[in-house]
Amino acid sequence: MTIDASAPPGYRFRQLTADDRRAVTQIDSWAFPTSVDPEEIDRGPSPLTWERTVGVVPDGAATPGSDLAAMHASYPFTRFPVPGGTLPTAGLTWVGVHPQHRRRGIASAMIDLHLARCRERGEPLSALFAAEYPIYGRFGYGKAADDVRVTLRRGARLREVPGASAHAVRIEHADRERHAALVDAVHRTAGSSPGGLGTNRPGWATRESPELQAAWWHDAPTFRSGQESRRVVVVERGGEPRGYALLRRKLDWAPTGPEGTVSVQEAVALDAAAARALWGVLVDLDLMTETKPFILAPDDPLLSLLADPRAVGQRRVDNVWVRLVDVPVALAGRQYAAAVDTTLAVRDDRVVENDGVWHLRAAPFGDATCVRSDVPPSEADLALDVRELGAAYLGGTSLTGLGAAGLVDERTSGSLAVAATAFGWPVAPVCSWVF
Ligand SMILES: CC(=O)SCCNC(=O)CCNC(=O)[C@H](O)C(C)(C)COP(=O)(O)OP(=O)(O)OC[C@H]1O[C@@H](n2cnc3c(N)ncnc32)[C@H](O)[C@@H]1OP(=O)(O)O
Repeated sequence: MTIDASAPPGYRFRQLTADDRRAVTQIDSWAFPTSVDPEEIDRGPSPLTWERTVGVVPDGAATPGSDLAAMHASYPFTRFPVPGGTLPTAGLTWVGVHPQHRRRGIASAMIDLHLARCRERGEPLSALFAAEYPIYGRFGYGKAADDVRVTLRRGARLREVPGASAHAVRIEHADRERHAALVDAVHRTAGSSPGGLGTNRPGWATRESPELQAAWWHDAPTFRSGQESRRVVVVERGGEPRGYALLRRKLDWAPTGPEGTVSVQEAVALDAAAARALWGVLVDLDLMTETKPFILAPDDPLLSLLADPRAVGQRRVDNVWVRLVDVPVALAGRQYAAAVDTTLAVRDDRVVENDGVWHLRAAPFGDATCVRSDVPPSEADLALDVRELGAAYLGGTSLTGLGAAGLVDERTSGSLAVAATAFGWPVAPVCSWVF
């Protein structure tokens, strides 16, 4: 893989390897302050895929690599779920610049290198979780999904679902050898056919690489913030796992009695009865007063099963962001929820190959094609920035909503409503874990 993008004056890029682990921990804790001892961090597995990890070194650094000014990396998602399919996607991550070197264009140069490498590797998409909301729009990433955060009181009432009580429940220490295959299988099935619908959930990335797997199951006491070690709840029917939750409890004592919190890292169920069985356990653990799921899809069954959804204080938070790195491959690589035959004038000032007019044609839930069009940009049906295309790409952000905000320009009357319907998707996009 080449590094031909240029770093800002006074800096150069450096491909990092496993030997740079210490320098990576140091620059990462400059960017993301932590009280955890670097040696403790380095004792655990790194989630990084080293050939996708690049440092920035100041000119004149004593030992190249030991004195990083910045770094970034990406996770390999070979099967990132997009509406009706999967595409190779680079999960941009660990973007960090030392505070002394910030606002000199280092992050911008790193993103340009990242996008160039995505194209070299044939990855038409990049996705990320944004540390701060305002950072990534300028680089062509659009907020493509939301998730919902709630706090459930002990005993929160849930509607009944036939068959829920037929599940057996196991509550155990979470253990990679014992539970990884089960967790991965249920997670994958839930993403490819949520609720048995047969229509996939866009954005539902799996922890594909061995490095991500190792890091996911690492459970060192230093990282627990006073909580217990990780536990798993498995609900089974007929001896088959139908759902799981990974969680930690923390018990505090108030003068009035116990005040425990259940932090649910990930809860996944394959159908409504399994979801009801799982959440029934999670909201009724002894000595616990509240249960906090981490990430819920906006259409997670829990939100419909709650007798009083208002009582759980719902908050919507940005989830996955998406950047189209190769517009025609990305647009032809997903399905559409309605027939569409339209021209899109796309503006992209970072990846010039994307800039121009594209002719998109698709049958409902079928094949799509996207080719460059001779139509001048001023005569395309719709005009938008690549950032807005990224926002709409997974089907979770309405093109009409973006149009109402003046971010999509409808030049052929009626074309926006048709495109917005086609770009939508029956299942809300979400990623169940932060990468
Ligand atoms: C996918 C992920 O990894 S998310 C993690 C992102 N990392 C962090 O939040 C860690 C702490 N922050 C940092 O390390 C750095 O401040 C970074 C990476 C956010 C930015 O790095 P820099 O090298 O300072 O960015 P750079 O100089 O290229 O700035 C480019 C532009 O983005 C803007 N920008 C940079 N950071 C921010 C921010 N946090 N909020 C708003 N605007 C920002 C700059 O003002 C600049 O704008 P301009 O072009 O109009 O002048």
